[in-house]
Amino acid sequence: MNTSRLQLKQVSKQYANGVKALDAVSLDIPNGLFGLLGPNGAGKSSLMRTLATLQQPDAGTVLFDGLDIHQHPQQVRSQLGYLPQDFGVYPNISARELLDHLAILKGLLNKAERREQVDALLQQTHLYAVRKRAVSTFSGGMQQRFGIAQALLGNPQLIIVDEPTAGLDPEERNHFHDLLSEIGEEVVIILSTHLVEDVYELCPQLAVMAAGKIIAQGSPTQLTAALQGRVWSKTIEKQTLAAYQSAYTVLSTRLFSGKKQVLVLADACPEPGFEPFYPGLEEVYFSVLMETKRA
Ligand SMILES: Nc1ncnc2c1ncn2[C@@H]1O[C@H](COP(=O)(O)OP(=O)(O)OP(=O)(O)O)[C@@H](O)[C@H]1O
Repeated sequence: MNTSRLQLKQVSKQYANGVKALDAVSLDIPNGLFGLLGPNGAGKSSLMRTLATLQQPDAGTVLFDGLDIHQHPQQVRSQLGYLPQDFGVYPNISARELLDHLAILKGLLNKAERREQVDALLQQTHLYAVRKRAVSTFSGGMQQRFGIAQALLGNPQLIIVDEPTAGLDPEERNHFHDLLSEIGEEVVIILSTHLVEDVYELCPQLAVMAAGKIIAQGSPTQLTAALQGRVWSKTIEKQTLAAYQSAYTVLSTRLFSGKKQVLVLADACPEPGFEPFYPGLEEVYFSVLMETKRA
């Protein structure tokens, strides 16, 4: 059930300016939603473009269902749906016409079948009622749903969605999450994001990326379990924060009724007054990023 369909083996990419965007990335990705989490500049878009066969790695291989995607890009593209990070320029034509046009580009040449699929996707993405409106007049959330509709044309087996919720308000983000979770479990969906909530709510498996490397991977439960017993919380006066920051590895701070709650990473209770804190994915994310920076 959990067999890997997409295998990345030691994938590396260095740009002409010397930036090593991908540094020996290896991942095994099964069907379902897979989250790729990382801060800006981590290399997520570089990895997404590589998986979408838009750029070649300098080294390493990517296999989808056993096929080397860079040796057989056409075969992979016919099974691929891609929503890039900057899918932002829309001509002034209606959603239905634009989707129909993109469907032709994707090789859906039979007019009746194409119309059927276009309308079904407009329904699925809750855009059917506005199908005659120009996509350029859509809200950010509607445009991203349109982006998913175009990525789903041709029933792809591999769907790549790069930072789809950036700039969406919480309601639009929820709506978009629902849509992603309804796509189905028999395809691979890779969701790249810098938002822990996106991954936490949606992805049974995830990897964290920083400076071109995979620095953690597993299920949210596995990753949080590994941090169990190492996160400590204390409510302190705001003015003492700097002292805590220099004495301990502070994972995060929150304002709490005018006081600060600090979360500290430590193998044992750092000092009296600290309480054990049950870590979530956010603490996992901050702790692996910190441990990577210190390494
Ligand atoms: N075409 C390019 N030429 C040179 N450097 C690049 C190119 N594309 C990306 N980079 C650099 O590679 C690194 C990784 O960028 P990438 O866009 O893949 O990261 P990211 O995790 O998607 O971040 P963001 O969310 O900010 O896009 C960054 O340092 C970026 O400046």
